[in-house]
Amino acid sequence: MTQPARAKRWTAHELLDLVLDEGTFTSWDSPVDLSYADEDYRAVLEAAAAKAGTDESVLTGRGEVRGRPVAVVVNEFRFLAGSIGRAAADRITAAVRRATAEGLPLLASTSSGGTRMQEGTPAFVRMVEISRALMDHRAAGLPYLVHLRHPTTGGVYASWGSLGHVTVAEPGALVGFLGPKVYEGLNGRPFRPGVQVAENLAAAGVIDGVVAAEDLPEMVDQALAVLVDAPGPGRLPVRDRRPLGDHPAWDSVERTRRTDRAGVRDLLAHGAAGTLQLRGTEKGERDSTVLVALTRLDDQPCVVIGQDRSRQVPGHAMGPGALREARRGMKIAQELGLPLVSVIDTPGAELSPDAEERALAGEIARCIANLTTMTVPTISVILGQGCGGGALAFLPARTVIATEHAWLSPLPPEGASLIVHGDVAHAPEMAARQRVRAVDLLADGVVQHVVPEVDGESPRDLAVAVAAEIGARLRELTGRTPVSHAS
Ligand SMILES: CC(C)(COP(=O)(O)OP(=O)(O)OC[C@H]1O[C@@H](n2cnc3c(N)ncnc32)[C@H](O)[C@@H]1OP(=O)(O)O)[C@@H](O)C(=O)NCCC(=O)NCCSC(=O)CC(=O)O
Repeated sequence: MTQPARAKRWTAHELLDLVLDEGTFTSWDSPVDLSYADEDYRAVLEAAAAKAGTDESVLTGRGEVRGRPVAVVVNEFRFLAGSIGRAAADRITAAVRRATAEGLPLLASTSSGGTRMQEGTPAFVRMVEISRALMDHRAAGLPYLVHLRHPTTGGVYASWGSLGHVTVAEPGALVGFLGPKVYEGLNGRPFRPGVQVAENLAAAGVIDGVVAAEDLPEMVDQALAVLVDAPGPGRLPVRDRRPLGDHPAWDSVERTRRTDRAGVRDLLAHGAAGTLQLRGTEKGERDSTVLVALTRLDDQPCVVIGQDRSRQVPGHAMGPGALREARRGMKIAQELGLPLVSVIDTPGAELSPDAEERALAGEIARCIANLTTMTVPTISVILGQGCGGGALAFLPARTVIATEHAWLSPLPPEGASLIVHGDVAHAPEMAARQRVRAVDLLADGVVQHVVPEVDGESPRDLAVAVAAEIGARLRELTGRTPVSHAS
């Protein structure tokens, strides 16, 4: 991988000016108490302050991003490489605690060589207190957004740089646990190039994406529109109910396998606004067959986890990593009190030795377990194919919606045919016998609402109808504008 172009190095003040609305910043920082430092070290700190134009390696305070109040913690690299000594650590912890007490979302922007070497262990162990404060902040249901600037290393990356709900890094930023020079010095050979780079970490599922500082206000605005703002009234028209047709199950199976059928991307494109996609498990796994997004579906803030049929192509089925990404979405929804919408559209989960060794069955079970124990409003939508355990993993929501031609079966009808008849020729018959159709699911109480389909309609029209139904049901579940109609 060639080194991507690197952004300019922003100072902490420049970053605050760039990200916060003009004139809204108020510092929370008290003057640094240097009494813990001996004379020599005091001189070092004073020289660092003179060079950096800041009194420590972090600035904290409150401001507004596009009119929304936020607490901010920003690293200044020019102050001893943004390293964290005792005073800086205590300043960060105090700011996090104050943000929690004031109910503010928190934005951190890092750029650091990690723990300050001049201070050693007393500074090092303070990363724990920062982390404890952040976990209390999250436990209070408050958002934490992280922006990793060039370079972010060591204990900063391994504590407050990696505990966000959403984490992005600057283009080309060096982001790594051990600094490359230190690695080379200790090991006598250079660290492999291209690894500790924002773009690589995004591709590997460690961070959500690469966002330039100039684009950070837009990203924060998008995130907070979902994580903080109230739901709106909704505007999409809910499709009128009509008696459901008695279509052959196989007809529905074939319709949902067409490439021009509406998928989760259509749902977000035509039924949602301000979608911010999260990528990866944060733990080094990325599988694009499931899409996780913060969004406003028909003006209802929610987390969407959606099985993306367009990415489930031969050779790339929905694997355990995709289900772990989905569980990350569930966790964020539960933690921040947001409704969760799960979209089912899968020809089946990955059947492979690799998937077995990476706990596919366990991940299906844990998805089911998570969904059945969530206390925020949950809606699942069977949009098209609902095949096997991979579909069941997304099913158990408070309210279940299906489109008229959606279906749910224990495995592909061809598989059922093979088991029972020893061939795939009886698949249409098996589909009919297994009560897989939306109309059957409704009669059997598996789904509560069916969105009627119109023959020949565009993916956009179906997507809008589904989004309208989700919006109406979300308003119902969140206690706004109760909607009732007989399916
Ligand atoms: C961050 C960097 C990639 C930046 O590289 P650059 O080439 O831009 O800058 P540089 O190396 O010249 O550094 C600028 C100045 O900051 C100093 N400097 C860098 N890191 C420092 C640190 N952690 N504490 C104190 N000073 C530090 C350098 O000595 C140098 O001083 P001068 O200007 O006087 O020459 C590199 O400095 C680096 O690899 N730092 C160490 C990263 C790391 O491994 N941290 C782990 C620390 S232990 C830790 O954090 C705990 C944990 O791991 O959990």
